[in-house]
Amino acid sequence: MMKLVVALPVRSLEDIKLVPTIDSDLVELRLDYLERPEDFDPSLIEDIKDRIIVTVRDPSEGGVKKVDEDWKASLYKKLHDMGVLYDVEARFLRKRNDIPFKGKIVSAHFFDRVPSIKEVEEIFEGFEEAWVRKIALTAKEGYKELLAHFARKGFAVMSMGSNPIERIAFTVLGSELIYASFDEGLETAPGQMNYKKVREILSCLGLR
Ligand SMILES: O=C1C[C@@](O)(C(=O)O)C[C@@H](O)[C@@H]1O
Repeated sequence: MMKLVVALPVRSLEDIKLVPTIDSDLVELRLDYLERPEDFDPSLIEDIKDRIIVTVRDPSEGGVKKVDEDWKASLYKKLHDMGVLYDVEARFLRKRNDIPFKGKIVSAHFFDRVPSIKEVEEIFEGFEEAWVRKIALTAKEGYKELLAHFARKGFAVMSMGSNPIERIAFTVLGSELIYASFDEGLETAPGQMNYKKVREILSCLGLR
């Protein structure tokens, strides 16, 4: 069942208190927006852990703050032990063999080019036990065909920089997740639509 995800740039630990006010299926906490992501304490999300996705995005894939990779790995292991959903890059998993990914989101982001189907298949090889495999792709020549191919395979797919309405279309094509913004100016990637607008359109389509 497709899920609406609000991507929240966490600029202060106080922002985490917004989660209960957001009417979506999931809220992604983008911890890489914190001045010091290492200040994050997992106990802060104990009461909301069933509604969130924790993401510490690497700057090479659109993240803001660079963090120590051992710290990131240890955080994800702690979250795994807590039963918290997180989003980890396939490339980061490939570099390490100590981060559980079964039942989690494994992602790949392309901001400057459209990869081949073969390249994407190789990136995700071995991560079939993820809850969702996710591709975010810049809207350059060939992006629609590639995203449609993987949407039909059960991936979550999204185009970055094209008309935000396309994300609705990819949901209809089978994308497992649709990412939206919390508010204007708080987008965590180009091409996000405000989540209230997405919710309205999806309900018109009978998808929510
Ligand atoms: O990977 C994704 C998808 C995304 O990049 C998007 O295009 O909406 C937004 C990110 O916050 C999230 O981690």
